[in-house]
Amino acid sequence: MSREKQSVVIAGGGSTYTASIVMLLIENQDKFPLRKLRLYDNDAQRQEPIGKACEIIVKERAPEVEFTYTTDPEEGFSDVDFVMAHIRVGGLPMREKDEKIPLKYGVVGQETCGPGGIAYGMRSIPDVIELIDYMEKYSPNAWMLNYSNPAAIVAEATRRLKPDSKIINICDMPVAIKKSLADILGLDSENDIVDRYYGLNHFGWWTEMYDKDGNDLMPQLKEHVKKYGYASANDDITNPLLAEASWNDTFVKAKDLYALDPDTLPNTYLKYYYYPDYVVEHANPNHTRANEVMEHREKNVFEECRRIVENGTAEDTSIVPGEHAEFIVQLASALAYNTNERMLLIVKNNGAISNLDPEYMVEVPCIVSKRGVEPLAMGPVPTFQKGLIEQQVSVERLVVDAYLEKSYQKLWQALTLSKIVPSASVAKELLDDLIEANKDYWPELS
Ligand SMILES: NC(=O)c1ccc[n+]([C@@H]2O[C@H](COP(=O)([O-])OP(=O)(O)OC[C@H]3O[C@@H](n4cnc5c(N)ncnc54)[C@H](O)[C@@H]3O)[C@@H](O)[C@H]2O)c1
Ligand SMILES: O=P(O)(O)OC[C@H]1O[C@H](O[C@H]2[C@H](O)[C@@H](O)[C@@H](O)O[C@@H]2CO)[C@H](O)[C@@H](O)[C@@H]1O
Ligand SMILES: [Mn+2]
Repeated sequence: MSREKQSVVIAGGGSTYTASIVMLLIENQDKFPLRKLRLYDNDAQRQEPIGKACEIIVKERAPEVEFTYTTDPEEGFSDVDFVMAHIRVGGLPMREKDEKIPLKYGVVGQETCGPGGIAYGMRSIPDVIELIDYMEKYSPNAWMLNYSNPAAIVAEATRRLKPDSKIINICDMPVAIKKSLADILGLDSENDIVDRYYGLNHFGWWTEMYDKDGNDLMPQLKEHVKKYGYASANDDITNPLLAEASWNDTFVKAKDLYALDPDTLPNTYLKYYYYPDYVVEHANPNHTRANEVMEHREKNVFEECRRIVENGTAEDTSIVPGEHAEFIVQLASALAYNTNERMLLIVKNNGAISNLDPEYMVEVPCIVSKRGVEPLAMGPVPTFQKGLIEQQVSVERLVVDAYLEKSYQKLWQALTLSKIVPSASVAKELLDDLIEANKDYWPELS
């Protein structure tokens, strides 16, 4: 069956993830054929090396695809079927501040959790809304698939500000965890695991995992996770993410998350909420994850793109697509070609978790077709998870309130309510520091 060709724009063209998504798109021309592929960024200098390298990749491997890169919204967003968005407002230097400011107060400093995530959310909201405005102006029938973090806060903001927009907010953490679990079980792919999962973004739990024949995988997985977390039992690391010490630690730490509730398997991000003391003790306040990313992923990607441009060929490139790229392209395929695939997505609850407010933005398995996404019923969550979710979702909603009302009070409440901030007084000191650090990005609060 021949598949209709698609036109895609990657917004945040200068992202460290762009080249791997382009590589995957190009390698999948039989499954997801393209007529046009564009990169869009609001920073020409940042985007240029990635744009030039991708131009070579496309020319060598799929010359029939029309490729361009631009900073002009009209050029970027016209005649588009899919917007794949992954912007980072303020870049990695602002991520560094999100991580280091809380650590000054002995509080977890993290990209999407706690005060760092709140600060990042306040920066991301207007720019993601701007991308939706461009999409709706120039390609009103397009879908936006959004990775831009913090996805939970962005999802709550888009629900409120753009309730009718065709945006789906997504996260690759569950896929990365399932990839490890598939390795552990000896399965070919994370797609061989069918799961039941509930929660918020970076804040959820699996209740069931079974294989395509309906066999229960949980007993074997629980035995493994109890001892090794989500890491491999031996040094035979197949998941490239685990070659990084900080990610390997996070995957091993999953065993302590599991210990707290052996009825479920946890999202790795719960470590920041269950064990904030451990996280702070093991953090270096002068060298955080943002520094590691700048020293490794960012440096490597930009060096490789410059090398491709200098050599004029990508024949021997080290750029490879991973599960991050696979997940977003799988979602686009399901929407374009009506595959009715089951995927974990961030959606309006609408009864999927029966004892939570229908308006909450939750992360649950959904069926994806050309009609959009339909969340599956996960039933009620137990008291432990319900208490945690109600607290965390209230933080996310207060951040959006604070953004919309330009309210100092609401943001102070959000920080105070965050499980990893010890008191209202620490929350206030943190808020005043974060306001100063974000003065070029946040609305003025009063
Ligand atoms: N949801 C997920 O699970 C998931 C997974 C991985 C990465 N991410 C997110 O993807 C994003 C990219 O991460 P990265 O490390 O590659 O960041 P990066 O800083 O390398 O790239 C982000 C790009 O966005 C551009 N940008 C910023 N504001 C923009 C705007 N308003 N319009 C257009 N472009 C804009 C920047 O110029 C930059 O080129 C981040 O938000 C990150 O948190 C999410
Ligand atoms: O610290 P970073 O920038 O390496 O990671 C932060 C992101 O972590 C998760 O994404 C992982 C993903 O799970 C994995 O598959 C692979 O693609 O690496 C990513 C990180 O590099 C998380 O889901 C994202 O929301 C974070 O931004
Ligand atoms: Mn994520």
